[in-house]
Amino acid sequence: MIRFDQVTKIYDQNSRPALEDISVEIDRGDFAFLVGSSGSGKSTFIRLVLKEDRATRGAVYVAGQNVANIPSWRVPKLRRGIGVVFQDFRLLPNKTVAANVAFAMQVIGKSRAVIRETVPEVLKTVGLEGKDHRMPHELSGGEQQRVAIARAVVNKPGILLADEPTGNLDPTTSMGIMSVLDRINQNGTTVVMATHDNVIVNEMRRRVIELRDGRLVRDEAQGIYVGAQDRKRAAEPKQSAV
Ligand SMILES: Nc1ncnc2c1ncn2[C@@H]1O[C@H](COP(=O)(O)OP(=O)(O)OP(=O)(O)O)[C@@H](O)[C@H]1O
Repeated sequence: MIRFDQVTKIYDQNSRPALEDISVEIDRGDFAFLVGSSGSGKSTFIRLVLKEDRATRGAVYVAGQNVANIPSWRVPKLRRGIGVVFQDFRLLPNKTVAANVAFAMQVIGKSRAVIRETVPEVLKTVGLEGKDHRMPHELSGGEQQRVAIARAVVNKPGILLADEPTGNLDPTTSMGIMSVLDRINQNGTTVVMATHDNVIVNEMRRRVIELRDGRLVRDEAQGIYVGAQDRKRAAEPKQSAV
């Protein structure tokens, strides 16, 4: 679904690459965490998937297509297949919950009948049943993030990218958001979530892709563990399943 083939991204020739020689493959239906400290390259990874930036070397494939070969007039179509959620929600403050979600359908020309039918369904999926007519400022942070998720998935994208979606939320509210993302993933959407939050990562037990200074240092799916403790773990013989 998403494939990075030896991807390097250099913004500035005088600093280290934001991403360096990253090869990673995230299959359809996967749920993967993208972790790493500030500046490790997580947002750059997300921007390359969305073709908001271009790789300096290597290739990024989304749904089998090398994004470098997608002409600019077709980029909106690429992005329509990818829902995005951010730490700061980014809701339209003067529109109701339902109107925020409906707006994402209106801009791609969905009919009023389809919108009227779909919006309540997706609000139910994210646990906001009955809150259709609230304004964003009348909602808690967790509820606002649920609206943002509803808006990101209402057009049924194959991929959901979440960049620190729980960064502004307390631990309990964050776990609520994680169960929403989990449900969306169970429905077949590939989810990639960038996060600093180790508690969530440990709790969810999903694939972890870790970047450090732009390099891939951990990906269980590829058996990559770089770092003193992890090197030891990788070297241990695997127990055979009996
Ligand atoms: N537009 C840009 N121009 C120049 N350098 C950039 C640009 N965007 C990011 N960088 C640099 O690339 C590196 C990776 O940044 P990136 O934003 O991808 O990290 P991140 O892991 O998402 O960090 P955070 O968790 O703080 O959001 C950093 O050194 C950053 O300063």
